[in-house]
Amino acid sequence: MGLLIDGVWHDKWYDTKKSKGKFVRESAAFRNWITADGEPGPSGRGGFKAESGRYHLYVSYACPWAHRTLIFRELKGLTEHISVSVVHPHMLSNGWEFRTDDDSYQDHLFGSAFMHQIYTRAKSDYSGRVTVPVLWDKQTNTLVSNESSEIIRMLNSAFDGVVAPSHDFYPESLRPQIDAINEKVYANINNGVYRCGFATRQDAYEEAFTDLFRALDEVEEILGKNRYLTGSVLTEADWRLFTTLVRFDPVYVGHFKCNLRRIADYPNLSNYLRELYQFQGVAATVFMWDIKEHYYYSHDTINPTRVVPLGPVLHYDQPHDRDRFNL
Ligand SMILES: N[C@@H](CCC(=O)N[C@@H](CS)C(=O)NCC(=O)O)C(=O)O
Repeated sequence: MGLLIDGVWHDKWYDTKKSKGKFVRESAAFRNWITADGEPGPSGRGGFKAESGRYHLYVSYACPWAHRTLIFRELKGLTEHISVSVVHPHMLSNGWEFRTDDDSYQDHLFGSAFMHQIYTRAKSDYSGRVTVPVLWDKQTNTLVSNESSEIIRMLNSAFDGVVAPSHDFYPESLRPQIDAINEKVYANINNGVYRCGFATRQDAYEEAFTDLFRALDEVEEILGKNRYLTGSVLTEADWRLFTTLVRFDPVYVGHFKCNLRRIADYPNLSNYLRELYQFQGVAATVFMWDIKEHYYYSHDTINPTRVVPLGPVLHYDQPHDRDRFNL
């Protein structure tokens, strides 16, 4: 674990001293947008037109933020149009790395050893964390975006002229509701589990823990009334929640001390999780070995022995009851 300072790698864990033991996530630095015509998007510069074969995603199968982008690539029919490289789940002193001796974890574009080399390739004096996902432009050889919430918006609509337009996960009419629930879910659940796990003081952990379970209780209630977070239509808000839920019982309960309840203990959340897991194409984006191996092996301030637990048994492919909303 570390970061780049003026283009040079430094092996350093998160500094929580200045924030009183609280984990504060850094904002992503590369914020350009792929658009249908190459005009600039809501931030950054233009020149990134949606084209088949032009873009590449760097992901970790372990990472919930990267997982969002893999789900959108799959659901929007973009697997033939956007290529992917996957980093190895062990994120150690060099940060995310590739394995030249293992076909599954190669940098297919440059054969790099480390993910930080992709960042310095785009900006030789880059300072900041080296995170996944990364959306790379093979034509201009640069990093388009390293912000998953924006990458999924691009994948949702920018390629409608490249592939046949399909289900819109960010429909105009639901945007206010989607934005509102995203904000809550991000702060208290998606990032909330990290705020629990990376807290270095009891009070910081307890605050994050309280926020997390309050938000999960709220979502449980919503899902008792609606099939999906914003009503009867499946949206990006659901996929953003899904990638945290699928990691919750196998990792966050134990490793991040999010142990008031498991998702399996919530009737609505657990059935909803199963429905999303069983959605066409989604189970194939869930790599449980990478997920468990990454967290338990990489965070040596939390689990210095690197022993990875064998359980729990998961029931994501069991029948769910969510069709009750359509009867
Ligand atoms: N805002 C980013 C966050 C991505 C992120 O933090 N990814 C984690 C992996 S789950 C990472 O690469 N962490 C490495 C680090 O912080 O050094 C996004 O949503 O795309």
